[in-house]
Amino acid sequence: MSLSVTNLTVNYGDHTVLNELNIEDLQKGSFTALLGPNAAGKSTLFKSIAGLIKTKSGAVSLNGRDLKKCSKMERARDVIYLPQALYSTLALSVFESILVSLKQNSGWRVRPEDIKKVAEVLELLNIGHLAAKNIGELSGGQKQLVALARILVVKPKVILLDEPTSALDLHHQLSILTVIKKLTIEREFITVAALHDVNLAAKFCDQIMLLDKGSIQTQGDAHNVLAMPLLGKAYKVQTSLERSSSGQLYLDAKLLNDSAQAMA
Ligand SMILES: Nc1ncnc2c1ncn2[C@@H]1O[C@H](COP(=O)(O)OP(=O)(O)OP(=O)(O)O)[C@@H](O)[C@H]1O
Repeated sequence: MSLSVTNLTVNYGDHTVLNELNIEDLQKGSFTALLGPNAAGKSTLFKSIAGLIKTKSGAVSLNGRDLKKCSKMERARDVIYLPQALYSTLALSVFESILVSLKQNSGWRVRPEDIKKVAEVLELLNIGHLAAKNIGELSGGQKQLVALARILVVKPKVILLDEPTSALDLHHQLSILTVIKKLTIEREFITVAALHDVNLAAKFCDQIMLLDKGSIQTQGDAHNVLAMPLLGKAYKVQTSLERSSSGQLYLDAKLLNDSAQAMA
């Protein structure tokens, strides 16, 4: 199974955000980081792949099949997008919220195996103690874990994670990315995560894609992409790549000048 994107163009009014963008085959069991500066279009790309916004032209294909030809329900089941803004379904408990996610595309009759699946995912993410809490009572990081549980419980083919660690402390960033990587391999997901932490991307992802100026500027293994001058160019910083004594890649960055730069 593989996911590819061909000549994708997306506009908001007369603002072209993605312009003839291409992604080479992402294979099942692979974990890819999507890097790119603020407002580069990472969320727009995810929403386009998930079929949540209108695209001007181009195709998103899963196993060579254009996803436009799938039913809405089939696409929603196979391609799951975890948005950056965390939802808060105030009236539901964590357990109920995960159960609703499991059942929403497969009929509403709750069977004993459904309860077991919810319990398994709670355990997997170490959030069993939150099961009876209302979503509205959770911290930002806890909500992020529950949002992830809602995805993992349905076992999709493609998982698109929009900054999945943005609300998490260091321990949870590492543990969640470890779980995502492990499940990606075991369940043969095609996983793509937009990450702002370049070093986390290098540590966990099989490959990195850099989105800038409306298209994927480069796609390849972490070492090759992080070593490219165009990474620093995209972020308007000066970079230097190092390797720690344990073999881990580490990208150091500093501003081109000493003054802080406003967001373009
Ligand atoms: N619904 C919308 N209507 C109009 N413009 C939009 C809309 N959504 C996004 N944009 C614009 O499209 C561009 C890309 O936004 P997008 O959210 O995809 O970027 P991003 O790379 O995910 O950003 P960030 O890293 O800051 O989250 C931005 O200039 C943004 O203002």
